[in-house]
Amino acid sequence: MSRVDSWLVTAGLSKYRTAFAGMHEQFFLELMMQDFGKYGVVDQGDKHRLYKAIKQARAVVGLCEDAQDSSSFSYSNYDLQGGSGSDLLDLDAHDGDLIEGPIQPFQVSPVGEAARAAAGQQQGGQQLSDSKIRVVVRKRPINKKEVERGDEDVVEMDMRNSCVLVNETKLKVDLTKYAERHQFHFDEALDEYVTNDQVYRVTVEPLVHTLFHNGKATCFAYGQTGSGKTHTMSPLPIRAAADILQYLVRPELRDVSLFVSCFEIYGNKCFDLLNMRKKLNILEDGKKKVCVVGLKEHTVNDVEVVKQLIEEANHRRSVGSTAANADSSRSHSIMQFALKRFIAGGAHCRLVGKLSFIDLAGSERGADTFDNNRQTRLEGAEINKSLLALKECIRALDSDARHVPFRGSKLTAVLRDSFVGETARTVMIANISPTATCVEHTLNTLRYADRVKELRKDKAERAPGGVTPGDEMYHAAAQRAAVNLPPPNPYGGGSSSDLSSHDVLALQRPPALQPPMQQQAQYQQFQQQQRSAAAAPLPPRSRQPGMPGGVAGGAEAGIMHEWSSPEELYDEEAEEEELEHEHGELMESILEDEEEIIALHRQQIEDAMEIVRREMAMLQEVDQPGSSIDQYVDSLEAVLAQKLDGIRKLQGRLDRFKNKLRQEDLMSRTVQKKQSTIQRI
Ligand SMILES: Nc1ncnc2c1ncn2[C@@H]1O[C@H](COP(=O)(O)OP(=O)(O)OP(=O)(O)O)[C@@H](O)[C@H]1O
Repeated sequence: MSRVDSWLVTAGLSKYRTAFAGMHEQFFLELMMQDFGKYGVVDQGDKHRLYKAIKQARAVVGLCEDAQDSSSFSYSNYDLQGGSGSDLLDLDAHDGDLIEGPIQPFQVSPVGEAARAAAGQQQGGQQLSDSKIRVVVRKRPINKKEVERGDEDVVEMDMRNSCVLVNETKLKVDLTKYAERHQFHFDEALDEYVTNDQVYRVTVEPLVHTLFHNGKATCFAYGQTGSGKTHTMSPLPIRAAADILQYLVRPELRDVSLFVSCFEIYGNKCFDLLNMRKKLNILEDGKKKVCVVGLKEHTVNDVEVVKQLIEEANHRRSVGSTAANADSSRSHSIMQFALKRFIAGGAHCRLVGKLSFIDLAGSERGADTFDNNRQTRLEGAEINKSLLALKECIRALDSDARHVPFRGSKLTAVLRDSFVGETARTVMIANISPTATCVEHTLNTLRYADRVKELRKDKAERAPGGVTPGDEMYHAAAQRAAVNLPPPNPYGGGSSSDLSSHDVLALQRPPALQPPMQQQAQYQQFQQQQRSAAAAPLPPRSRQPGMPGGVAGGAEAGIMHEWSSPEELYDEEAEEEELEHEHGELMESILEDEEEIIALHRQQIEDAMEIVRREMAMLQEVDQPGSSIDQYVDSLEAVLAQKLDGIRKLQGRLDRFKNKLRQEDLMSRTVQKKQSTIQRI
């Protein structure tokens, strides 16, 4: 007797054995409710029995999609959601540690240790860090195309001191060039010669252990498009799966299995990358927990399977991008490993640990909020929102904050349980490109990473402004004090600025300026730098000295003209800033309205279906001999009123939404115009 046969018999469905004869087990397990009719299962009771049989069989063979009791799962739920109505992220059900020993803490710079050893320096021993987050920067090698077009490598990685140095070329006010050197410190600075294997060892390897301690671990890659996020992220799950599967051969873990799922967040929509890009719903359950509903999980016993799943997910991501006329860098891809323990004799399983790998959208995409295309603007706003929310959630995690702002975006909402609890751990890999052309984005990535780890700096080491000696922000604060510049913009959440000693020199010797003008120019430059820092992860607009069209971009850019009427520029900039702020708020409300309007429309359709059912019943009733025509008229009137009310409500909502879209269009064109005016001055 085949397994399919035995499942049918156990479910009391023997009469269908002939219909399912010869069916492959996997095929049987993937049958959907709508397929049942094809095999002659039309009776409601039999359908229900078959559904439960499949559900239980899936749990037994390891395709279990949830930790809930399948018998309590309602039929209508299944129909509506087209699959499992599972709450994937069930860490409430704690199970106790799966393996002995404490959670392995992050090691402090093992690569740095190796580099120090290679250089013959004294090693400090493997110190252990109790931090919940770790920030690693990886530089990709310069490529042939970049070399051919004469682009320079401007990034130095000092692995021994976990330090990144960026040499930015700038123009002084007298148009001579100077190099501004930015310095950042992280947990790990990996140069272009570091292999993917080494990356694994300093990032994900310590997280694997966490998984067996009811842990929730997250590794994400942040950086501009083409900086190496996918190159870095793709091999990590394969290595992690190999390590996890090695643990799982232990006899005490024989009832634990590894499940893999992968989905993409594109705009505010979610797609299953391992199930034909099926659209997924993100819903809150009764416990206010956010769930990705219908996500398909794959059981994994072999590393080769993980490789195939990664290929499949990458393929689906690119296919989806083409269809949407965009590219992969506009979406976040999330691969999740869930460790589940089977209980009740294998009938159900419970989530005990989770590891998420996140390949984020290109960080520069968040700056598309003034693109010519509205869809691009909305996507840009969503990306920007999610990157900001992610940074805040990680900061909250490391400061053990009571409030984690995970509701800030779809991305953080679905990762909620990765940001709370004692066993949550996060590794951020900041990917950077080496070239001079990319320096602006590189600095933005490093500043974002710097903010993520900012809270972890030893408080004793902090300067009064909250910065650490030796870091770029510290120098900036010191220099700000030296030139008596205004305090940092509180909107930026920190004292970040990147005035360097070179800036100070330039600011102290403005050739053609009188003292009041000088101050004005300093303030403008400061303001501009503050704005770009505050807007991180947005890259600053291309109005920096030395950039094409920049305010100090050369004689053609009219540097003297601009500085000869600073008040005018001042007003223009203040007005533009105000408009940008308003535009940001409007975008936010459009994104919220979009979701509301779609939900309202959905509700409207459900109501309409209910009304149609009532109307059919009314017609049946009125066709009966002796029916009351008065009652029919009253009911019809009530139904029509309800229909009209629903339509009016939806129409009103739609009109308000359309108004906002028009307003946004206008505003974005005004900002674009203002930006180009300021650039021309
Ligand atoms: N460390 C590295 N060593 C060698 N090649 C690399 C490295 N990092 C990236 N590359 C190469 O650089 C190119 C861009 O990398 P990748 O596609 O990973 O960028 P990305 O940040 O994921 O871009 P996107 O956001 O557009 O998806 C690829 O051809 C990749 O193979």
